[in-house]
Amino acid sequence: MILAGAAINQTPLDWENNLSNIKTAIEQARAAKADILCLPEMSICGYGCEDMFLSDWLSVTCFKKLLEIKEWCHDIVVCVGLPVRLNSITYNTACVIRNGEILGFTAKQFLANDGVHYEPRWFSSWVPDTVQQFEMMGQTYAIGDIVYEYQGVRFAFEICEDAWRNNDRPGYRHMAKGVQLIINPSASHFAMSKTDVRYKLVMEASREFGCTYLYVNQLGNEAGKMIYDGEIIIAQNGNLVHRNELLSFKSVDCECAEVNILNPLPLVEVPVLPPVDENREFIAAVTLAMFDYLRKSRSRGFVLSLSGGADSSLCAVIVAEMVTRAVEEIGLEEFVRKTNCLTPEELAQFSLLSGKELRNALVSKLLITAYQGTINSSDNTYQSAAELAKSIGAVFYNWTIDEEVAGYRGKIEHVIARPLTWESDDVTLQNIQARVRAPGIWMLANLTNSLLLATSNRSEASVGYATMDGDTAGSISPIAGVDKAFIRQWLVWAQMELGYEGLQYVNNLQPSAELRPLEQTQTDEEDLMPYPLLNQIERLAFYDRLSPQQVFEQLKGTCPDAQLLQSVKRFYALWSRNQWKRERYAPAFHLDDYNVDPRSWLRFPILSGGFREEVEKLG
Ligand SMILES: Nc1ncnc2c1ncn2[C@@H]1O[C@H](COP(=O)(O)OP(=O)(O)OC[C@H]2O[C@@H]([n+]3cccc(C(=O)O)c3)[C@H](O)[C@@H]2O)[C@@H](O)[C@H]1O
Ligand SMILES: Nc1ncnc2c1ncn2[C@@H]1O[C@H](COP(=O)(O)OP(=O)(O)OP(=O)(O)O)[C@@H](O)[C@H]1O
Ligand SMILES: NC(=O)CC[C@H](N)C(=O)O
Repeated sequence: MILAGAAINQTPLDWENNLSNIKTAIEQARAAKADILCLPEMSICGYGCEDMFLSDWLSVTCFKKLLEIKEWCHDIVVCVGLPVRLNSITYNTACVIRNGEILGFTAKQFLANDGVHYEPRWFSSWVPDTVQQFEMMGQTYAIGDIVYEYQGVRFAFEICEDAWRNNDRPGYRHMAKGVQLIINPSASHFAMSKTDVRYKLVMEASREFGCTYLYVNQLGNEAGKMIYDGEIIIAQNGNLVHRNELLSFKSVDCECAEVNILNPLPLVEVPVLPPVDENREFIAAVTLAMFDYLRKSRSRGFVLSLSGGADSSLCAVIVAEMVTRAVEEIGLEEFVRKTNCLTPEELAQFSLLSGKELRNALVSKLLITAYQGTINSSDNTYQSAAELAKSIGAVFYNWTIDEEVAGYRGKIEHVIARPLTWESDDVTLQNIQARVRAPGIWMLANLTNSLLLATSNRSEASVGYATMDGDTAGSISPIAGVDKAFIRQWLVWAQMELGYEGLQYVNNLQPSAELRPLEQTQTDEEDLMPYPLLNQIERLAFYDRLSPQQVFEQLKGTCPDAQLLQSVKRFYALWSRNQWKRERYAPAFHLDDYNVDPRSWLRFPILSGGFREEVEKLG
C-alpha cells in the first residue's frame, strides 16, 4: 500500500487558498498512486480560526467545502480535518472519504490546553469507544471513535494531542481492536528541538502498538504567531520508513512511501536521531514565518530602524536569509508570484542574476532601513548599521533626530518652567529619543505599504526594557520569542556559518541603548543585570513556575549572594510593573519552548501585588 501525507500551508478562513492546496495535494498523491492520503488537522478552515469555531456558520461552510473536496477523491482514501458542530457543541474531526464517499468523522478525544493551545474554549472531547449518527444536509453520517477498513487494512486515528497523552492515548484502544494503521493529522506548533519529541512519540507508538503510523503536520505560519514545520513521518514497528525536510516554503509538501501493512517490517528499537542544531532550526522557522506573514498580510516589504545593535541587525539578517532560502527552494518566479515584489520587467532583469547578487537585488526591493542617530549615538553603531545594510543590499537611510528631540524638550521645559536634566529626568530624556524615532520610520512603512519590524527580544519584554510607542513601535516583532543571550550567540554563528560578514561589527559591540550621553557609557547589563542571569531567573519563574524563594535557592552559588538577591528582586519588580507593555507588543512568533506573550503562552495579571511579600522575605 502507498501511504501519502501532505503538509499544506493553510490560512484561517482563506477558502480559496485552502481548497487549492487540498486539491493539489490530492492530485499529487493520486499521481504517485497513493492509496491513502492524510492532510493536517483542521485543514479545510485552518487550525487557527479561534472563536470562529464557536459560530454555527463556520462548520456549515466547512461541510459545504467538504462536499466539494469529496468529488476530487476518486481511487483514493483522503483524510481531511474540519470542525463539526452538533447542538452547539464543536468537535475537532478528521473525515475519511473513500472514492467520493464519506465514510465517517473521527472526533478528537484529548484537547490541547497547554502553552499556546486553548482548545477546550472551542471544542468538546469525544468519549472514547463511542460512535453516534448525525444528520447534515439531508444525509446521515457516523461520528466518533471509528475503525475504518480499506484493502483489508484496519485503520483509525489519533488526532494531534491524542498522541501526547501517554497511557490514555487512543492508540492503546486501537491496538486492542486490531488496528494496523494509525493516522495522525496534526497542527503541532514549532518550537526549537520539538521535532525530537514528536519523532519519539510517533516512532515509539509504532513500536509499542506494533503498527504502521502515518503522522502529518500543518505547514508554515498559519495565522500570525505559531509556525508549523510540516513534519511527515511514516513509521512501522519502530522502523523509520519516511521523514521529510521540515519548514518548507512550498504551499504543498506531499510525501509518499510504500509500506506492506499486512506483512510488516520486524519490530526494532527506535533509531536515534542526530542532535538538533537549534541555530539552523531557528533561522529556518523564523524566515518561513516572515515569508508567510509578508504574503498573507499582502504587504510589500519590511521597514526597520537599524541601530547596528544586535536586535535590529538580527531582524535585517532574517529578511536577507528569508530571500536566500525561499528563492533557493521555490525559485525566483514562484517567490515573485507569492510576494508580488517585482514588475514583469524587473523579473526579467533579476532572472539574469544569481547567488548573492540576486539576493541583494531582492533585498533592495524588500527591506528599507534607517539609522536615526542622536548626539548619544556612537560612530561604532553607525558603521555597524551602514556596513550590514550594504552587505545585504538593503536600502539604507541616515538622518538625525536631535532637532525633534530638542523641539519636544524645549516645549516641555517651557510649560513646566524648568530645564530637564540627566540627574533628575533620566528616563524621560531617554524615552523621548526612542519615541521620536517612531514617526519617521512609520512614515516609510506607510509610504511603501510595508511591515514595520519591532526589534524587541524576550529578555527586554520580561523586564519592560523598552520605550512604549518608541522602540516597541511596529507591526510584527520577529524576535520577541527568543532571549538576548541566544541572539548574541546566533549572530556570531551566522557570521561564521552563513557568511554574513556584515555582522563582524555588531559582534564586537556591547549591547547599549545609547540613550544617555556617551560619557555615561550606558550598557543594558549595567541598567538591568547580566542577560544570562536574567534569562535563568525568567525561565525558573515562568517556565518551571517556581516561587521567588525557590528561584533564589536554585541560583545560589552561581553569582555573589548580594548580586543574586538584588537581581531577583529587580526582576520580579520589573516583570510585574511591565505586564501592560507585554500586552501591547506587536505580534511575535512562537519559537522557543515558551514565550512571555500574554495572548499566546503566558498569562499574567496586568495589576498585581508584584510579588512584594515573597520578595521581601528573601532578605
Ligand atoms: N500597570 C500599568 N499600566 C499602564 N501603564 C503603566 C503601568 N505602570 C506604569 N505605567 C506607565 O508606563 C509609563 C512608562 O513606560 P515607558 O514610557 O515605556 O518608559 P519606562 O518603562 O519608564 O522606561 C523605559 C526603560 O526602557 C529602557 N529602554 C528604552 C528604550 C530603548 C532601550 C534599549 O534597550 O534600546 C531601553 C530605558 O532605559 C528605561 O529603563 C509611565 O507613563 C507609566 O504611567
Ligand atoms: N541610532 C539608531 N538608529 C536607528 N534605530 C535605532 C537607533 N537606536 C535605537 N534604535 C531602534 O531602537 C531599537 C532598540 O534599541 P536596542 O538597543 O534595544 O536594540 P539594538 O540596538 O538593536 O540592540 P542592542 O541592545 O544589542 O544594542 C533598535 O533595535 C532600533 O530599532
Ligand atoms: N493541535 C494539537 O493538538 C497540538 C498539541 C500538541 N501537544 C502539540 O504541541 O503538538
